[in-house]
Amino acid sequence: MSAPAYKRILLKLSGEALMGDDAYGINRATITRIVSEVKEVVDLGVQVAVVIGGGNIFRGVAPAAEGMDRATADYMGMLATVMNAMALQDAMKNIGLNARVQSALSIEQVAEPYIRGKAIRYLEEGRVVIFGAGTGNPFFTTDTAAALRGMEINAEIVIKATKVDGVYTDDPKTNPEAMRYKTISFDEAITKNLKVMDATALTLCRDQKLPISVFSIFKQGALKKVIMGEDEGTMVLP
Ligand SMILES: Nc1ncnc2c1ncn2[C@@H]1O[C@H](COP(=O)(O)OP(=O)(O)O)[C@@H](O)[C@H]1O
Ligand SMILES: O=c1ccn([C@@H]2O[C@H](COP(=O)(O)OP(=O)(O)O)[C@@H](O)[C@H]2O)c(=O)[nH]1
Repeated sequence: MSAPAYKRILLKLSGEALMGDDAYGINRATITRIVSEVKEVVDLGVQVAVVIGGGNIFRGVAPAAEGMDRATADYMGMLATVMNAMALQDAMKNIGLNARVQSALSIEQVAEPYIRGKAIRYLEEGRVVIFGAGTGNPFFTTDTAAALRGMEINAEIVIKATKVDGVYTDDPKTNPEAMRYKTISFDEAITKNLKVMDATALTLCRDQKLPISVFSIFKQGALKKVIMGEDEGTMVLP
């Protein structure tokens, strides 16, 4: 059997991916399936750190957030990611995966603070580390948090699990003619404003030469294929 292409990865899970077919919140069957796919790659010996989004919960409160001060809304969004991180940790525990949550905002009764050295140690011990609260700063996204934490923990790749199966020439949700790239350079993704990841995240990864893989969370077995270096989704490369 061939070996995984990566030893350490940073997996960005979209909050909305946890909704399944629900309107918002966390869908039990969906989260269980996602963690079992993560377990498959952990069982291959891959060290996995996760940055989780918050769109599934924040969308539910979005009407209330309308007209709100942006920074306040962003802090609420970050707290939503902490809830997802806890749900993810719990779901991992249920299938025998040992996971730790670290939060970029201090809420020590709930989660330990982000400490880089400790996160790396956990990874070396074979535990999954889930980073909650994004970067801890308003006006950023969890995609940027994924790029940042990916660099900090020396991940070999940032893998974005999202609602579409790669980077397209245009938004495939609105343009049925859009074509998927197998690979694309950072410069092209940034200048063409392809949206699948925000420009701050793309620029950070470009400058540190940290590749990004974009694949669909809805496609069973896709994560493992990416890990095995097989052709799946889109690779964004320097
Ligand atoms: N060029 C493109 N290629 C792929 N997806 C795109 C593109 N432009 C816009 N999108 C949209 O970007 C979405 C993924 O980005 P985002 O909303 O940041 O996801 P996430 O919640 O997973 O972080 C997709 O659902 C897709 O509809
Ligand atoms: O470093 C960060 C990360 C996230 N957020 C807030 O948290 C929300 C949830 O994150 P995101 O939208 O990236 O989640 P996803 O789309 O992946 O579910 C964002 O909309 C922001 O309001 C933030 O302010 N700073």
